[in-house]
Amino acid sequence: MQQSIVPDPCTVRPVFRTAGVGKTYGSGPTAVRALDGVDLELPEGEFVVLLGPSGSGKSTLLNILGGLDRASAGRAWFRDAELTAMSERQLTRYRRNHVGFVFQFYNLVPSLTARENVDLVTDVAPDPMTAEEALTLVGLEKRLDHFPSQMSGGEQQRVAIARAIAKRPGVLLCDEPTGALDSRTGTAVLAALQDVNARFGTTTLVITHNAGIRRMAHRIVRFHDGRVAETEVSAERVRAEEITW
Ligand SMILES: Nc1ncnc2c1ncn2[C@@H]1O[C@H](COP(=O)(O)OP(=O)(O)OP(=O)(O)O)[C@@H](O)[C@H]1O
Repeated sequence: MQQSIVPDPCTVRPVFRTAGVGKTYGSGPTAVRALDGVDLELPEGEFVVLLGPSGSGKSTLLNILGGLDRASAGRAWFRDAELTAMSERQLTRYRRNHVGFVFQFYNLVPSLTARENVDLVTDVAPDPMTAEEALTLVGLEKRLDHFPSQMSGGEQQRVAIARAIAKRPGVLLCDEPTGALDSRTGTAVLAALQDVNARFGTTTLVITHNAGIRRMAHRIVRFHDGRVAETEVSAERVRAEEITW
């Protein structure tokens, strides 16, 4: 068991806060209400796992918090900045300076090496790590000049994590990061995420259908029908290596 290092939530300012966030796609009889009044407060530095049935709104909320999509109702903040009041230009700057994204499919450029894939992002960031540093953090220091096709799925996902953390984001938003991986390669990916969270205090949100991953979390947020059905704060966490699926 890993001792929980999460500070008292009462004394830590939230990194994300939402008040009555709603999202409706489309209009009229075909409208889909993806989120319906989400109130949430997530303290800085936590590893948060978002669980819930398919279609319950997890990705929609993650995309709103990451500035990729806009709420249709309610308000959302990143630290003291109101995301729901930002212009497109401000949202772009917010994403570029503060948010690292990791998706199920790694979205690497096949014709670029691991190092070059990471450099794509660091070129536009204000205070980036070097690609070597970021790739070393995820255990890929021997793979700097390999192309995606020369790496396993888990290694490619770790390149994607290196790319996401190289700009030293305040938050890391991960949508099904192990969704395409088997247990062994998925574990290395989870270990990399856990390590970054512990080492840099990067608030990390992970959407998953693997309920076992909740054992790594400081906080578990369960969605149901576009709402937060339950939030649970975990007293004890396990290391990624102890999780199998
Ligand atoms: N661009 C879109 N246009 C129309 N409906 C959408 C769009 N994106 C999401 N939805 C709908 O919004 C609802 C919530 O979707 P969302 O992807 O947030 O759920 P989820 O909990 O992440 O699901 P999953 O676990 O399957 O990824 C679903 O009914 C989905 O079909």
